[in-house]
Amino acid sequence: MASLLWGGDAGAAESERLNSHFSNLSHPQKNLWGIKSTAVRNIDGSINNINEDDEEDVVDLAANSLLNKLIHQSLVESSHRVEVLQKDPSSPLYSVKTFEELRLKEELLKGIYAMGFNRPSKIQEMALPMMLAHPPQNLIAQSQSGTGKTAAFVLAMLSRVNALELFPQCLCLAPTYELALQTGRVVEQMGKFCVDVQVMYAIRGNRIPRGTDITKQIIIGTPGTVLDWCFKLKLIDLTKIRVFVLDEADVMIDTQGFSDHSIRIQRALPSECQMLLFSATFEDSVWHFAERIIPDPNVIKLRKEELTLNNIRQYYVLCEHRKDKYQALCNIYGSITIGQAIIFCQTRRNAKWLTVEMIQDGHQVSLLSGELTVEQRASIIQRFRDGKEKVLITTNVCARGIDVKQVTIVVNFDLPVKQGEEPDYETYLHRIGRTGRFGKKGLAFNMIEVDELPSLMKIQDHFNSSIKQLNAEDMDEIEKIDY
Ligand SMILES: Nc1ncnc2c1ncn2[C@@H]1O[C@H](COP(=O)(O)OP(=O)(O)OP(=O)(O)O)[C@@H](O)[C@H]1O
Repeated sequence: MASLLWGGDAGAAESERLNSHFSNLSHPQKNLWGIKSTAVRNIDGSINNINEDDEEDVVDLAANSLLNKLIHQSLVESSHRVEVLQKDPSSPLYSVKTFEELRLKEELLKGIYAMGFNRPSKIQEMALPMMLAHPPQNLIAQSQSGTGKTAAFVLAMLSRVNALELFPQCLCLAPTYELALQTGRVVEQMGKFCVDVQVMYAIRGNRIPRGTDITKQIIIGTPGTVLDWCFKLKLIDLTKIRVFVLDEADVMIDTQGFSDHSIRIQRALPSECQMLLFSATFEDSVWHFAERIIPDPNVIKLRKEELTLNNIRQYYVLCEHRKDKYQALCNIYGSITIGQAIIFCQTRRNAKWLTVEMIQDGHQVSLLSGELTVEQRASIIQRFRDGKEKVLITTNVCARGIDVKQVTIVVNFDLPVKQGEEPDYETYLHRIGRTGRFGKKGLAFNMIEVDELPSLMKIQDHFNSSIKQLNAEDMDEIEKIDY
């Protein structure tokens, strides 16, 4: 399996996007953490000084998706049943328990086993028979990150490709070029033994002269560039596409212009082309988009594990100021044996300050904030998972989707609030909640100043769960916490 990789300069429009992902190569000017001004290198090499420490980290959907991909090295299990809605309810619905049952090409089966997959994941059990059926069926599938969607559609693309025909046959749209590359890697891994199948990336910067005869069978790209390749440069003949995949639909609709681009591409596909859409979440907006773009779909959904506060004992400590919060944290830290803890701060400035304080006091701490590249974030999370650091200090950039099972203590160094000081209930739940299924006990400490007390009380009422006050100077009381 070979691939033509992206090389060359980024175009002007895309360089903004590239900037947003790579500009995170930040170079603090004085020391590692405690500074105001951060020098950020742009893609063109110029340096910007920015002052963003007081800002909250914005959760970027595409970056989060990429992070999830990087940190999921195995399947995320679910205790829910897969819900299936068939376009033709009278046709038999079957699921498979083994990959052999799918009657795949030998070299594809070898590729799957070489990736260490023994049997289909929950969503794959239902989705693969539909995706590989003859005649091809369209599918909309929703399940959380890490449940095996990418592997499923890659398998569908590889199984439908005719390696002897040297033109684009499968087209996959992804919201960013990094996500496109990740999918491409899965194609390369799974297609390792399909030696004549090749993948090519339609992403800005990969400049192919007009009228070039593309011989690769699988094209993965971002909607804008794919649109150009199809209509302006005439590189892809959409009438010959057999499988069209729209991945990360929720991120796609969040990016301006991408839904329209995708729809324009889809409209030019032949009616017999198989159309597949995947999304990790399924709000109404995603659903409307999915219905517009996928004709006569089968629908598969796998519900996410619900987060609950039931197994979490929650405390709050009333503090006067930041230093006081830190002292309280130290007292707690010194009194109970903490395995691993995550501490959430609302701004980068607070997170940096706390990191410096803790390092100076000799703790093994790492800092995860939005100014790091996604790759750097993934590596910090991995180190933390491996137990190399005991404490992870972070901003909201890490509030969702990052599941470190061995963490049993979460500290809200700052309460999550929305603009206008309204508590951010959802973020609170994501920070400290656990899935009922894993049900491990946990402890949560909220360090609050007096003016935050009303917000805390609202949180308590909202979840109908008690948050007890703790006197952080009373070591005996802290030691009594059963943990
Ligand atoms: N049948 C399987 N058996 C074992 N591992 C699997 C199987 N299918 C996928 N995986 C692995 O599980 C992880 C998540 O799979 P995959 O990336 O396909 O999920 P996803 O739902 O597309 O999530 P994301 O959108 O975050 O990539 C990957 O490391 C993948 O290699």
